Amino acid sequence: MHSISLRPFLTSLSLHSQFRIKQPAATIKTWQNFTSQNPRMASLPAEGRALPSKPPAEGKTHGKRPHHNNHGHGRKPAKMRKKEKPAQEGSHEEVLLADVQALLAAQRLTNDAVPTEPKPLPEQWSEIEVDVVELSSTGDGLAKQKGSDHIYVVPFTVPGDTAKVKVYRHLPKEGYTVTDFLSVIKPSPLRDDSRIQCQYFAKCSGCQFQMLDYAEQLRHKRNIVVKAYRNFSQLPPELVPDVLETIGSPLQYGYRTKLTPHFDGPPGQSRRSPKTGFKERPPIGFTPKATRKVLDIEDCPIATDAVRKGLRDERKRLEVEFDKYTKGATILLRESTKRVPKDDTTTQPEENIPEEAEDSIKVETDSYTDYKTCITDNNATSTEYIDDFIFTNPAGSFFQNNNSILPPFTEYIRQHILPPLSSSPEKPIRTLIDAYSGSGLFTITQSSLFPGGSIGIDIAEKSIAFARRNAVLNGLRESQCRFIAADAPELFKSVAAYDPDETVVVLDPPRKGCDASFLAQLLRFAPRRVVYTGHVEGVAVLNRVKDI
Ligand SMILES: C[S@@+](CC[C@H](N)C(=O)[O-])C[C@H]1O[C@@H](n2cnc3c(N)ncnc32)[C@H](O)[C@@H]1O
Repeated sequence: MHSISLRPFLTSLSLHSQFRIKQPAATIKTWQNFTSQNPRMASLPAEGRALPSKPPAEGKTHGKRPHHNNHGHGRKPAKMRKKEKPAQEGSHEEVLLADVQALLAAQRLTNDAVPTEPKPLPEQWSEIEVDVVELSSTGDGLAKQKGSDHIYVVPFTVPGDTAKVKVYRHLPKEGYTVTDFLSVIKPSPLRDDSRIQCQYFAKCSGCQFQMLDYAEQLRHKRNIVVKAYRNFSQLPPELVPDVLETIGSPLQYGYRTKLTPHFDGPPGQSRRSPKTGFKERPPIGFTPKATRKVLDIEDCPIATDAVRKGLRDERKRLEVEFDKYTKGATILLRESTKRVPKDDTTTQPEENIPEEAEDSIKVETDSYTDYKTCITDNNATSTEYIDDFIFTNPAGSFFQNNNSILPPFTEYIRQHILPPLSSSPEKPIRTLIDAYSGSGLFTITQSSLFPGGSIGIDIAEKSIAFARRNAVLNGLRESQCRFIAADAPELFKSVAAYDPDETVVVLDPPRKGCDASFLAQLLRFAPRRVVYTGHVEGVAVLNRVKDI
């Protein structure tokens, strides 16, 4: 058995952990939860960045540029610009920088024989032509100008594209230049723009890969994980586990059960000026790539039909009610399902039709009818089904956004959460700890495998209240499934009686990952197995987490 350390790695999977494990991770499975779009979409509405169409007046600060939080903001006053900080651990910039550095290093190797004079860089705001050579893990194309090895970061492009771009900012220390995509001059063989189903593609910052074949998107996703190990794990290559093929989402469009479009406050309003209100409906949508001004979005084809209808309805409502608002707002659009079984013989079919039927999207199967509606109230309760499991949630709280992938995803975990029988002559695993459990997705869907019971912990009291309710709705007793509302490190007080050799820990932390105190205690507890799910993009099954 090997003893290896997994340094903070898999940045794109939010795996920020310092594990020392006796066996290498068995496998890493990646999931294409988000198809052609970027997970930052919609959930982080204010993540736009400012690129003024012409250079801004000196001293004016423009909004954020999401990909380069310290380097890439819109122009900042000279004083602020001097204080550029290094990319934060786990940040988008750190991932981009690792890819840029790897590409620069590969170029240096091939160019060693023919040293060339570095060419002066093009002026800011100038328009240039570049050839895209690689796709970064951030989804941006990495490109070069003919006759130069300098790297340009170009959104909405794929390897093989020749694109016209506008130079936005040089980052000489990092060795690359950030640009804005203007147009494709010569398309890559990988590109087929007839695949693009959204009229806002390459304007809205949500989706990145609609021009790519889905199989290619899945390969890219796998490569993100491969590179995450290479760039961040600090493992010797022989200890890097196999990264399996990515399992695709059953739906590539029409899958997203939650959107949060937003609108800005009335134009010209500042914090100190009197609240004036809107004179007409403001643009409602998402932040585009190239400016901070909200892009008015009429439709979003990656959302489910119910959510798309919700967007249309909310836009219509705001046509009339815009004057009720004096500042900007974020609108919640969350799908909810009312399921009516077809074999209910106790009532007449028409009695089973729910109130909301008229306003809902009806989905028929052999055994039930689902009536899907869109909730806009954060405090209302949404209902989702995963196979025959039912989950209720506060509509504004976290729940996985791609319902279509949850049946195969939870089934995959069921198939792999326990070690293969042949490899476990030791005690059987009996208990499950679901850290960061939310409303109980893993605690409940995996519960049948754990005769010693499952325990879920989450800091959000509301989610835990719903987790308890969900356990009951799914016919589970407290001895089978219990929940604690607390900070994750508190968990270890409640599981002192658990035998670590008989325990699996599922980790599904928020984007920033597990904190140091949690990880230290996890290492001390040393469960037999850990299943790490990072942003539902990857599942890592690790054996034998042990302290050093
Ligand atoms: C990515 S969600 C996963 C939820 C759940 N596993 C699911 O799939 O529905 C992360 C969860 O971590 C919770 N969380 C964030 N910080 C936490 C902390 N310090 N301790 C415990 N839970 C925390 C959030 O409330 C959220 O429910």
